[in-house]
Amino acid sequence: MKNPIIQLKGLSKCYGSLKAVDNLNLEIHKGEIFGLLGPNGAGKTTTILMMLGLTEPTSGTALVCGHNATNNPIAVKRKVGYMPDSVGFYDNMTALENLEYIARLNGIPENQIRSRAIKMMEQVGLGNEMHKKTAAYSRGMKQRLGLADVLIKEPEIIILDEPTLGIDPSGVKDFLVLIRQLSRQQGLTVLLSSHHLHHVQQVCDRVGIFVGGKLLVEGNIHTLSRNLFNKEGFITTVTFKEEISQPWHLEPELKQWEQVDHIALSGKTVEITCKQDITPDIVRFLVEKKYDIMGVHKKEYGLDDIYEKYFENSTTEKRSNEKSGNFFQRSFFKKHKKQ
Ligand SMILES: Nc1ncnc2c1ncn2[C@@H]1O[C@H](COP(=O)(O)OP(=O)(O)OP(=O)(O)O)[C@@H](O)[C@H]1O
Repeated sequence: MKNPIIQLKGLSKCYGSLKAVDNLNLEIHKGEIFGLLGPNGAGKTTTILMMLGLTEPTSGTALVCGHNATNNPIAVKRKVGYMPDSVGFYDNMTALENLEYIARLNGIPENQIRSRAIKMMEQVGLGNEMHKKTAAYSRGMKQRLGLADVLIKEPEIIILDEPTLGIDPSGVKDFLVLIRQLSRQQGLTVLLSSHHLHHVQQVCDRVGIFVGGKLLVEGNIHTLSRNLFNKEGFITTVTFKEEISQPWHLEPELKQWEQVDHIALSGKTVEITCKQDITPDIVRFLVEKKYDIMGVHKKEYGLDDIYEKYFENSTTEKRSNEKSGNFFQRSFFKKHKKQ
């Protein structure tokens, strides 16, 4: 088993009587893209700050690249790049000049600064825009430049806080592809904190869901969904060309199948809930019975469903602010709509 590049052991942080982070145990391996998820106040930022050695844990340890972040924050800082949700630049300087300035602050030798900065600008897709003043940069371009700022010191880990906030959909897609490329090509470990579940789902190998300072669950989306929704069964929906007349004469026969739990009819569609995924058997059966099939859909559970499921049992207060307003409005709306 490989050694984890980040190892959090019994990590807790209290502010007075508030447990912002509560006995967190987590291991992240080299080259992984890990998503930190959770509502406002769940403890994500506090965890990140402890990993960076910027705030001291009340108890427990954060080992990052083999260094104790509390005792040796400087060593950690050399290996970890942190991109906050909003990155500031000197507007009157070009993007390249801004990056060279950051390179200098990071102690990169003077004779390497220019070549490294240019290489980095090309890597983040700003090769043709590097001589533009950052005042003329869009939000998406600024995020890319922020990434270049973080990468210029050649870190082993990058931590990105809400990296896709305020970028348009095509910009988000390009940015996430870039993150994935960097991680896969260079073995870069990425920790990404976000409220945008679809973005996280697109790019992360594993996610951790935080609520009220506790890590409720961690794993890859496929495993989480299988563990959570196994008992709900596998749902196959078939749409026919013609409306099904009720009672449906095939229903008694299908109900005899050992794997079939439930059948629901509506207009031209039939929804069959099974213990296992037997979609091919269902389709074969219906074709043999001379039904014209227009569509077959197998229900897949995504991160939205997983997240919402955890919230069903959570007493965490749902607050809405500018940063996560969209997510909570969506989550809250969906839940109330169901009732
Ligand atoms: N310096 C501080 N003093 C007192 N309480 C704090 C301090 N920093 C954070 N907290 C509290 O600790 C809890 C966790 O906050 P934290 O910022 O880690 O959450 P978060 O998950 O990052 O939230 P967000 O998504 O809004 O960034 C919150 O209740 C917050 O109010």
